[in-house]
Amino acid sequence: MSAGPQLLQGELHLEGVSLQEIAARFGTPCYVYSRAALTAAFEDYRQALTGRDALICYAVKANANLALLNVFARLGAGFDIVSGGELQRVLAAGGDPAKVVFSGVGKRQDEMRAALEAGIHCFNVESASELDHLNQVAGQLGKRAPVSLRVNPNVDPKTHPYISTGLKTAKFGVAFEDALALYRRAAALPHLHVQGIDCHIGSQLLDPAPAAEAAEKILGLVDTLAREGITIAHIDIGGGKGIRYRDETALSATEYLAPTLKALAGRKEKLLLEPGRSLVGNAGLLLTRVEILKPGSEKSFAVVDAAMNDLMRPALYDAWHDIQPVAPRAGQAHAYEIVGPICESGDFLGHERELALAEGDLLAIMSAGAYGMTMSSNYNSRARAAEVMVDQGRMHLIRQREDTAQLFALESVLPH
Ligand SMILES: Cc1ncc(COP(=O)(O)O)c(C=O)c1O
Ligand SMILES: N[C@@H](CCCC[NH3+])C(=O)O
Repeated sequence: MSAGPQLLQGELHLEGVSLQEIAARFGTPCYVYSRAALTAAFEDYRQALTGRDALICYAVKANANLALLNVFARLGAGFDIVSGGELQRVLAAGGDPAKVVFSGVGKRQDEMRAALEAGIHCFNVESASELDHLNQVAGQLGKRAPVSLRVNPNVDPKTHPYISTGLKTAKFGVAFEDALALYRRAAALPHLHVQGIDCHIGSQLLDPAPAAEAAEKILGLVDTLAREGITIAHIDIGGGKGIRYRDETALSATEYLAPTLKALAGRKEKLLLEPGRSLVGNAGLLLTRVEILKPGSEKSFAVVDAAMNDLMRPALYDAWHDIQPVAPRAGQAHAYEIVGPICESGDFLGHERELALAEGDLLAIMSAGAYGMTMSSNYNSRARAAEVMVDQGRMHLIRQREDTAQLFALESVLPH
């Protein structure tokens, strides 16, 4: 079975399940994910890593729904987390804490404590101060914290500047030139245990060369550390592999990782990866309904019931998501601005899309499985969308649509 949506009897279906039926049952806007597509993406990585001692740590920030985390946990995945909240999600979804790595530039001490108590695999430390904080917290608990340093190899990942993270100017990680001194410091601290090395140079990477270049630089550092008696047990090469949104040529994991694995050939260290987008991005779509058609002499608008609060990638990065009618209709196509109802000119989901539309039509906003729901908000007091997963011809509600009472349930007015 194909992992992506398919037209059956003139209507889009996902894993054989009708998107019209999902909308009729759960309403719109609604995120819909395919378990088969999630599994296929994970297996693509597993195949690329055949014969290697490797751990795929899914980057939870891409999509943190419990059902999705549980699908990956059942496949044996580890997890890359960036907050105490993500740790709790992974544990609630049945993830193994011993396969968790904790990234992020601003870990709080209570988050460090929770992760140490859970027994995670490693902290990806991003500053000198963090080494000291972690040493202190681990000492209080009578533990030794496993650490990697996230090193910036200063390689240009050739992607959108907002999602480029491994340059010298980034807030992330430590400068390559400072890494040796910081490793010496980590090795000397009594409550830390140097475990690995980490890097993550950016996201939506379509060219495999920068990742391989980063790996080579990291290996040089690993060898220098070994000469100093600092043993690195694992090399974490981060995430970043790009997907197809429009007309990009997205490589398979085998193709994307080939130059990196070549650079790592013959190495004894365990390999860790932190893919996010490439595991979930193409496995999900956002279903939305056309509320209002607003023709104009300059521009024609299709106002839909999803908005930038549901999917902010277009507003934030000017990102392209393909938009397909769920039941394509015959008739004259027009160039529509596909916009949401939010009071921001930047509230768009697509510009100049040639579509034949009528009010009430359903649209599927494609490749929305990654950084869609996780970046959603309640802006304009809009309740967050429902989430559904299809599996073997059945639909499962995996997150209820928020109701309006939930929007202000945590708020209170001043006393009289
Ligand atoms: C530290 C870290 N690891 C992994 C990822 C996942 O990246 P991607 O979704 O591009 O695979 C990110 C996000 O860019 C990240 O910041
Ligand atoms: N949120 C971004 C990616 C950022 C990656 C997080 N480190 C996106 O939608 O493309």
